[in-house]
Amino acid sequence: MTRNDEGLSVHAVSYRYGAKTALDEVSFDVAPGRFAALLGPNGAGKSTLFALLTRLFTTPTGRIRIAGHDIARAPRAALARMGVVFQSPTLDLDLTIRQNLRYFAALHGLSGRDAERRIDAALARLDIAERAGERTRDLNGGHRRRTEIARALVHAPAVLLLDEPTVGLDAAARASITDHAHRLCAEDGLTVLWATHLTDEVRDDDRLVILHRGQIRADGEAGALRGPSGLTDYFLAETGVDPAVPPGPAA
Ligand SMILES: Nc1ncnc2c1ncn2[C@@H]1O[C@H](COP(=O)(O)OP(=O)(O)OP(=O)(O)O)[C@@H](O)[C@H]1O
Repeated sequence: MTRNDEGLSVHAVSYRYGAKTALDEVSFDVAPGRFAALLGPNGAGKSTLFALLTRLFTTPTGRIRIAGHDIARAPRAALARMGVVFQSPTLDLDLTIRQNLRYFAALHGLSGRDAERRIDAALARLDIAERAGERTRDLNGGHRRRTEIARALVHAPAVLLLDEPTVGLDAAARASITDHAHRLCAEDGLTVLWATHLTDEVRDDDRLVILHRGQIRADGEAGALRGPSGLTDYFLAETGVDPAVPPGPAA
């Protein structure tokens, strides 16, 4: 195994906001090419963990490795191998889909034919190639999210992080985005970390990491962990929190 085949590794990571402990000795690994769901109720610490994974915050303790690169010791190499879709949308709504991706490509030092080739491939991957010339303001929420995922792929990351990417989407758009992310693992070998508070976004063969009050409560294959009672009951038993009800078709 080469260093770049290491996927994602989080080891003994803690973080405090003043007296409030948001993460307490969090450790888990995601093997290359695996889809891992990071499931936790509101306030579990998911966004704090994402801030540490993307180096918005630096952790005073523990170690994070992205595709074999330690994020504290080799931040540029680690960030170059990482694609991120943040919880709050970050598209420029006055630009077209292609312009948004082109701008991002330029930030990564990509331009000209190489950039256009990568952009075309990313748009095709998310099934939005035919809409590349449309202003993102005119897209629905699902297509905006797909645009953000395509943008996160332009620099060919090994690890893709998505922080509650389906928030605010209707059921059909949620299913489509979840399916696209799984295909990126199965067909392209990406390592995906998918933060959610919705149990129905987790599939039986996903790796499941349950985070609650800053601590890992469960870690394993979702189907094996949940047993016959189903993931919703399992989650309730592990956390004491009723999982959020997903939005219906009219949401
Ligand atoms: N700036 C802050 N100052 C103090 N406490 C904070 C701050 N940001 C988050 N927290 C607390 O840290 C804990 C973890 O928050 P975090 O936002 O990481 O959780 P989360 O799982 O992402 O929840 P959500 O889904 O609501 O975003 C919570 O108890 C939260 O209240």
